[in-house]
Amino acid sequence: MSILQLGFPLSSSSSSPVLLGCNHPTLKQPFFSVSHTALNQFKGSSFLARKFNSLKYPKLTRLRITSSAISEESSDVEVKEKSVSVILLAGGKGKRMGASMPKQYLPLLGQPIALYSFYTFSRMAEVKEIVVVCDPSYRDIFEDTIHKITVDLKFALPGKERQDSVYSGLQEVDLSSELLCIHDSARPLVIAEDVEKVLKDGLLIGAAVLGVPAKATIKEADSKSFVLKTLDRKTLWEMQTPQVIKPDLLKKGFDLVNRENLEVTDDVSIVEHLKHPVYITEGSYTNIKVTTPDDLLLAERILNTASAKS
Ligand SMILES: C[C@](O)(CO)[C@H](O)COP(=O)(O)OP(=O)(O)OC[C@H]1O[C@@H](n2ccc(N)nc2=O)[C@H](O)[C@@H]1O
Repeated sequence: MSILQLGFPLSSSSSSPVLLGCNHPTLKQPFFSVSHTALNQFKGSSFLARKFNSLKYPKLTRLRITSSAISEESSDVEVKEKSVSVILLAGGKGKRMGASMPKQYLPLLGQPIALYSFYTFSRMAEVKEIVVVCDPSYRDIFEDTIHKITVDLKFALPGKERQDSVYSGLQEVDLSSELLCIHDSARPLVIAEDVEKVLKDGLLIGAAVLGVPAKATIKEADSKSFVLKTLDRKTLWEMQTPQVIKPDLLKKGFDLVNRENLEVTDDVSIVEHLKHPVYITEGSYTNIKVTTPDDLLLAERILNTASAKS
């Protein structure tokens, strides 16, 4: 799980919320919406922009940010058909699951976990190709679907760490793709509606990630488990996948990360190192990452509940 903290600039000359570490000169307007009892009735982004600029900084710190403000702008954005390359990460060993095979191939209601999101992406008009990063011994799981899908299927070898697998997948991607959509196959329950939203935001901003506001109180601790400080929950988001990035931006980010030997646990962090803005598209709490056996039970429950409703 990655948690991202948002912050506000301390300067009184600007009251727009920003991503920590991001200072992109071309983004002059705030690109987050704000839910606040006093502001809830005003959803228009230009109104909000003016309102932001007239507010004093201390008031802003009490606002809960939700990531739908660019929805007006991103609703005008059209992600073209067959313009997206998906990098589906299925190269991990899944040691925390304690199973005899990597967790992404365990059956979830009778189907390998990795095939859930694979089918979700394969049905989307925007998707041109899926590059599956996996050990060659598991390729047949995906190859067996070939008569059911209309996207190109490619494979890449996994690397030691997740970021190495992303880099490996990047080498196989069609260079004409407008967007890369990187997804953990261990997140089987992602829904197409959320993918559509994050693709649009990614096209508009250059990099976007699905996330949900943190529900728990999160504390920072030292190596001996003593609390150093309590983080401000209003600014904390739990990161999910897909993470959507323009190919050139990811390539530039990898140049920097590889040159400086930086470790990252998610993909947009690579872009954050370039100081390029990253937008958080509000997703769904049900897009869980299956990591331990209890997650598998929860995923089954979510699927059963969804099928009972439909
Ligand atoms: C990106 C986030 O989902 C955002 O919360 C997390 O930070 C990912 O955290 P993580 O500990 O790397 O999660 P894991 O479940 O171990 O791995 C995520 C996905 O990457 C794949 N994976 C992992 C390691 C590796 N060398 N190659 C891979 O392809 C796994 O198969 C899995 O589908």
